[in-house]
Amino acid sequence: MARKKFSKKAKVSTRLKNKFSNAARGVYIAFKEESTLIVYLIAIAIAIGLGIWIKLDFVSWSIIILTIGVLLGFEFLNTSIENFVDLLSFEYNIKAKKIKDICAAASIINAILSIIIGFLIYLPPLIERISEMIGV
Ligand SMILES: Nc1ncnc2c1ncn2[C@@H]1O[C@H](COP(=O)(O)OP(=O)(O)OP(=O)(O)O)[C@@H](O)[C@H]1O
Repeated sequence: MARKKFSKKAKVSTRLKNKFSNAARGVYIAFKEESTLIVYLIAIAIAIGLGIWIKLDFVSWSIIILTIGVLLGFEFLNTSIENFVDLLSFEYNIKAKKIKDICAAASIINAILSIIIGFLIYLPPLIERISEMIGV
């Protein structure tokens, strides 16, 4: 019984390890294929640095982390859908065009909304911090 339990435990840990290694491979492929993700990564690094500098509060960090998650998650899904479409039809296909154009629209809307959230969260404390620095 104890042996069975141990092997079951081992299986769970192997499955978990596989899940992470599959996901890591997915991250690598997505970054290799989708140049937008590199731009997002740079923007995220700047946003985190700026957030630390202006000392964002707990709620603001939570919103920013959620926004980053949605932004990256969606871009990964978008890359995966594009690959799936290419798998189904690499030739010119009006349905493939529609699917990819809708994905592009969703991606742009997601990016624009993230920028708006960024402005709403960063602007007031940023103005305050700069005012403090220049003594206004
Ligand atoms: N098989 C296809 N048939 C018809 N139109 C296509 C097809 N594949 C792509 N397109 C058109 O070309 C556009 C760009 O396609 P592509 O696959 O380069 O998209 P993309 O990968 O979204 O670009 P990016 O890598 O910058 O995100 C699509 O939005 C679509 O309008």
